[in-house]
Amino acid sequence: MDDSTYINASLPDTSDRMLFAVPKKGRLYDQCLSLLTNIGIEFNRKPRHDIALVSNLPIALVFLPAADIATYVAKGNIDLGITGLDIIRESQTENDVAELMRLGFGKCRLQVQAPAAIKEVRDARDLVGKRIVTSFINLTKQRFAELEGVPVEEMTTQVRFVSGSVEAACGLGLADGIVDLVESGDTMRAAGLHAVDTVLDTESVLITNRHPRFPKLADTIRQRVAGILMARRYVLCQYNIARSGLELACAITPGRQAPTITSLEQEGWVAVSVMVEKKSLADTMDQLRDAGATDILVLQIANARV
Ligand SMILES: Nc1ncnc2c1ncn2[C@@H]1O[C@H](COP(=O)(O)OP(=O)(O)OP(=O)(O)O)[C@@H](O)[C@H]1O
Ligand SMILES: O=P(O)(O)OC[C@H]1O[C@H](OP(=O)(O)OP(=O)(O)O)[C@H](O)[C@@H]1O
Ligand SMILES: [Mg+2]
Repeated sequence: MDDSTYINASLPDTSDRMLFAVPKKGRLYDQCLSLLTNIGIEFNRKPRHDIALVSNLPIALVFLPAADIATYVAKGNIDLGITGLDIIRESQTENDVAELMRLGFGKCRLQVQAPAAIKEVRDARDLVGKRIVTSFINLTKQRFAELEGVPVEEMTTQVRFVSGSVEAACGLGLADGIVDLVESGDTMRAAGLHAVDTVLDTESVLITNRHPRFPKLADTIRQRVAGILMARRYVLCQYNIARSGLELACAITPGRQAPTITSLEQEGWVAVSVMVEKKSLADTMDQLRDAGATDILVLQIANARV
C-alpha cells in the first residue's frame, strides 16, 4: 500500500471515481448545488459527510471550504473543482490548475478599504507603511509591494491575517486599512469603510488539475455546464414576418449561429426561430415589432449543448 494513502472503512470507496470539489458552505454553496442539479448530477449527501457518491456518473463530490479547493486541485488530490478566481490567485495555484470556465456567479471585487471618516486616506498609497488586515495575505502583500515599488521582503507596510469579519479590524484598532471582498458594499459601509483601490475582480470558476485523471469525464461536465450557462443567458424567440422585412429582422436577431427560417402557409410570409440574449430581449422585441414582425413569442430554454 502507498504510504500516503490512508484507508478508513467508514469512507466510501472513491478509487475509480473522478473527485469533484464544491464549496461546503458560504456564498458559492447554493449556486453550486443548483448548478449540480441542472447538469444532471444525482447524489445523496448524508449529514456530516463531506463526500457524496454520484449515483448516475462515476464521480464523488467532495465538499470543502472554498478557500482550500484550488490547492487540492493543484496538488492533484481533487480532479475538478468550483472556487473563486480570488482563491486561485491567493493560493498561487494558477500555474497548476486549468481554468475551464467562468461561471458567472460569486462576482465581487477584492478591495483596499479605509475608514471613510479619516480624510487623509483617499488612496491606497496613503496606507503604505501602515497596518493592513486581510484574509488575502499574498494578494495584499503583492499589491502593497507594487505600490511601494520594492520586493515583498522589503516592503514597510505591515500585513496581518484574520480569517473572517475583516471589516471589524479598523473599528477595533487592529488596522489602518483592510483588504476584503465587496459585492453590494453593504458590509463595507456598515463598518464605516470606503474603497480606495481594487486589487482584483473575481467570480467563480470551474477548474481542473493540469494533468486530469479523467479528461473525458471532466470534458463532459464542462460541456454540460456550458450548456446550462447558455440556457440561462438566452431565450428562444419566434415570430412571423413578411419576406420583404426578413433582411432587417435577421439583422435585429442574428442569433448565435443564424436564424432558422421556415415558410408559412401564407404567401410571402415566413416564421423565424432564433436565440436572443435575455439582457437585450425587451429592446429586441420592440425593434422586431417596428420592423413588421407579428406574433412574437419568447420561450425559455431549459438546457442546451453548444
Ligand atoms: N459577498 C460576496 N459576493 C459574491 N461572492 C462572494 C462574496 N463573498 C465571497 N464570495 C466568493 O465566495 C468565495 C468564498 O467565500 P465565502 O465567504 O463563501 O467563504 P467562507 O468565508 O469560507 O464562508 P463563510 O462566509 O460562510 O464563513 C470567495 O472567495 C469569493 O470568491
Ligand atoms: O459587499 P457585500 O454584499 O456586503 O459582501 C461583502 C461581504 O461578503 C463576504 O463576507 P461573508 O458574508 O461571506 O462573511 P465572512 O466575512 O464571515 O466570510 C465578504 O467577506 C464581505 O464581508
Ligand atoms: Mg465569507
